[in-house]
Amino acid sequence: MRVVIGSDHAGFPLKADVVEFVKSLGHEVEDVGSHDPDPVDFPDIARAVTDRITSGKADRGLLVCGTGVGASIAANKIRGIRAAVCHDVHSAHQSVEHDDVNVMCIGAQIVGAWLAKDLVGAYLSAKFSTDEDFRRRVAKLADMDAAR
Ligand SMILES: O=C(CO)[C@H](O)[C@H](O)[C@H](O)COP(=O)(O)O
Repeated sequence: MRVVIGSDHAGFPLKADVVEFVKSLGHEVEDVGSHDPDPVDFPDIARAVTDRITSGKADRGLLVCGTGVGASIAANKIRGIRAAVCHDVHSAHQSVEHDDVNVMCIGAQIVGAWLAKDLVGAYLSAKFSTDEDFRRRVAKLADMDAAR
């Protein structure tokens, strides 16, 4: 899978662990920054990550900010993006299985590296269910997305 990863300054230290972990799982990784600890606005990084997905250059995205909240708000402004903050393993896989989430956001001020790896592993190994209920609900999300 092609995975695009970005962080702001608050997520920068944790991003390094996430990038290495995703590579160790055998995925292709694109790190769109931040590449140093200087302050950067999370909407700019969210846009860089979501651009790769909406243009078809990446399959899934990961965003790391302080809480994951700002990054998820920003990512969800982009048509075609279904972003969620996931700080528990159940949400990390069910968000994909039921909701076809394509950008998972985590907060470096909330979770440590070990839990982050569990979350990322669960997210990347999950697949969108073929169950018609979940497909119908996500199609309704797409309708809402198209209508805005
Ligand atoms: O968590 C965040 C947004 O939801 C950001 O990563 C920042 O941590 C937060 O906005 C605080 O900003 P600061 O410039 O790091 O004080």
